[in-house]
Amino acid sequence: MSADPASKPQPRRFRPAGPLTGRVRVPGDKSISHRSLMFGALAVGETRVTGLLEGEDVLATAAALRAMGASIERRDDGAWHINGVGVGGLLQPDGALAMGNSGTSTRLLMGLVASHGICAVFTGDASLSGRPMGRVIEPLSQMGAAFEASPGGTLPLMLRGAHPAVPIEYRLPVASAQVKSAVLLAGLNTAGITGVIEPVPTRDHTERMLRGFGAKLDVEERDGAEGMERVISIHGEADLQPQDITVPGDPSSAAFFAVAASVVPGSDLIIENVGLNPTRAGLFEVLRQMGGSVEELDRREVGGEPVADLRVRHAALTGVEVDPAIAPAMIDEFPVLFVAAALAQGTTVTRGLEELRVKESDRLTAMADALRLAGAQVEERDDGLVIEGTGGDPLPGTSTAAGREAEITTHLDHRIAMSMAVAGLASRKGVLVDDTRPIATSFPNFSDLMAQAAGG
Ligand SMILES: O=C(O)C1=C[C@@H](OP(=O)(O)O)[C@@H](O)[C@H](O)C1
Ligand SMILES: C=C(OP(=O)(O)O)C(=O)O
Repeated sequence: MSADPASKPQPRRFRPAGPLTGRVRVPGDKSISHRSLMFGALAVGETRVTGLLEGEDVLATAAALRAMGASIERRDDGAWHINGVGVGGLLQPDGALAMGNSGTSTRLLMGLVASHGICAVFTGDASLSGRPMGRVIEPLSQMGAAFEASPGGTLPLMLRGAHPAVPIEYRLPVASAQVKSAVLLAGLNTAGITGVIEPVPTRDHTERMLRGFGAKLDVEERDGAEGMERVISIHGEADLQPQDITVPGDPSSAAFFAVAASVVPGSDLIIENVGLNPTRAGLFEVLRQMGGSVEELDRREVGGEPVADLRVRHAALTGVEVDPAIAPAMIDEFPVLFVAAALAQGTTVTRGLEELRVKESDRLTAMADALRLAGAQVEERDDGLVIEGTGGDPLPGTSTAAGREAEITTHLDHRIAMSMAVAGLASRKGVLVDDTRPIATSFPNFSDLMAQAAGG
């Protein structure tokens, strides 16, 4: 969280609530917002973005791009205007680039800097400074960039970009859209063709949007050792054309409302304008497999992405075995899925989720601890959680032990805070969360919207 480190933690008790009803509109997609600013900053001319997520992570991206020469301003009507420097035109920043809590800002911007002849220092908060950057240092070094990182390949680090950089073909060792994007973005300013082989599909916003900005990008699907793999090739020294972008609502933010409406009896909620790119929509699919009532209304296209309004009604959920193949399409939604599982009938088993251990927190341990504190039955395994649900009864909630109320530790992780807020709505005594400040990284108006939907 990039909020003033001197500010105090803001604990909050999330209390049991009445049904969620009416309509809510969640803020813009975080992944698309970061990319809108970055690609706008590399286009020559003015890009206009409406619906940009104004969360701390995206604002960290904006500040870094300004420090490297782009002009980025928000007008009174809420639209963002970006005047780019052109591919190859990023300037040497004067000071360190402060990335706050944001893995996406850090890894994608490292990709951009890697093929420019400039040097940048990246810093982050305590959470981000513990996250692995070796996964981008490795391919970007192959392209010629030089690094001085903290031991273990973490922030703070210094990156000296290479110009000219060397095109590579890189097979992703982890299913990560951030690593894929870092290499493709470095490829933008590299003569020749830079390729990424993706054995498991991950979110494809970089590919869709780079094409939209006029880059030449090819995607080939072929049989690979682990099944169908994708080879994504970017033709370097691209010219990007400025665009008008409308950012759809973030499915990762909608997920909290979809689970809340599913588990709070009597709920019937419409969540408007939700992005449903198939590489992102896994949670809604799993909720349906559990017996959830998630209906798509008015399916349409916004900014080149499929979008619909979701009508979510309370339903009796049943535990499921979640297919690990769907994990990349709901990677940020597992914390809140675990809450749904804790309230379902029977057992939910999740596997193949090692990546959750290197997010803003170790989300397997953080959620196992948090849900147990709220009274759920959870077994933590190396690669997932096994959760025995209550069968629809509310969770007990956090309680006073030995004169002191147990509180959930969020570990500077917005998704832990919001997931346990949802658990609080479906609990008997409420759930006390130690710090709600991290929520501002991705969903600044979360609490207000939740209060609105739950009738105050
Ligand atoms: O590319 C992106 O915008 C993101 C990719 C995912 O990270 P990984 O690539 O590390 O899986 C996701 O968890 C993150 O919230 C956003
Ligand atoms: C993992 C996340 O973001 P990032 O990697 O950008 O910090 C997230 O938003 O859940």
